[in-house]
Amino acid sequence: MAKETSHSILKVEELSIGYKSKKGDTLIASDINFELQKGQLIGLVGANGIGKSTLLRTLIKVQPELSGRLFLNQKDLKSTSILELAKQLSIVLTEPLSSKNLSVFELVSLGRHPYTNWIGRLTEADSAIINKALTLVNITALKDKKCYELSDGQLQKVMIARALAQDTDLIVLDEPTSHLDMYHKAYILKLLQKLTKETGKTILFSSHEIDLAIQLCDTMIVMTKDQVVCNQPCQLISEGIFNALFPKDLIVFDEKTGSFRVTK
Ligand SMILES: Nc1ncnc2c1ncn2[C@@H]1O[C@H](COP(=O)(O)OP(=O)(O)OP(=O)(O)O)[C@@H](O)[C@H]1O
Repeated sequence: MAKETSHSILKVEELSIGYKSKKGDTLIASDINFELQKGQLIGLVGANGIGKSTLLRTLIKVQPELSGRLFLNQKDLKSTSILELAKQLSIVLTEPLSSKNLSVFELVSLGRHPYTNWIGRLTEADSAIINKALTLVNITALKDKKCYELSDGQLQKVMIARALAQDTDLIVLDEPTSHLDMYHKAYILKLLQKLTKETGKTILFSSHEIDLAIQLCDTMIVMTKDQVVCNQPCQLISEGIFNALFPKDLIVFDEKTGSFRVTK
């Protein structure tokens, strides 16, 4: 009999996110339920301070949930060890890079860390995976450059290549388009879309580029002050979800063009 396969990579049930302190819990968002499918590009959007980074940090087990359940590849995240997690999930955060002295190849090779021995010796197979990651992101020509010699756009591609070298089913990026110009914002998100198609990996990213995310994502998670909704962009538009993102005194969402415009 054929083995049953699931297309779910990350499942979130009745999740509440926030911060615990001695004075009590600070709730940021609750009643969060969604299931992300393999091979998809998923954009997480919402206003400043709504809780996107808090949600991402909870999903990647950097901060504990207040309540609820999280499943990565059908396994409860609570019982997934750090090493197991590193083989299933890679992360690209916005913090400035502390190791800019490394060459591009060396930085991308850090992605192999969960698989190498304790001195980090690369096998031929590791090197092949690193070179493939460089090719997929189109930065092979940069491989011997030092990271401090790179522009923000180039550095972002290097960080994406490092995540690809980690060879995980799920890649999570927190605001991969911040600091980039309009062209490079579109370039990076289009690159992420291409990578989902070419590698079958699932890529979840947070962004303020809502218009671009609507055009490029298979699925979007939208955080408003009342709810967290997950659906295809066209469904979210027809449900009027984007209208609830911001106060209407300055910008409104135009359903026909699928983008925001400034009110006259
Ligand atoms: N360590 C912390 N302790 C308590 N509250 C925090 C902590 N970090 C963030 N917050 C609060 O959590 C809320 C959500 O912040 P978060 O950074 O997740 O939002 P965001 O949607 O990612 O914002 P932005 O788009 O501006 O980056 C904010 O009100 C913030 O002040």
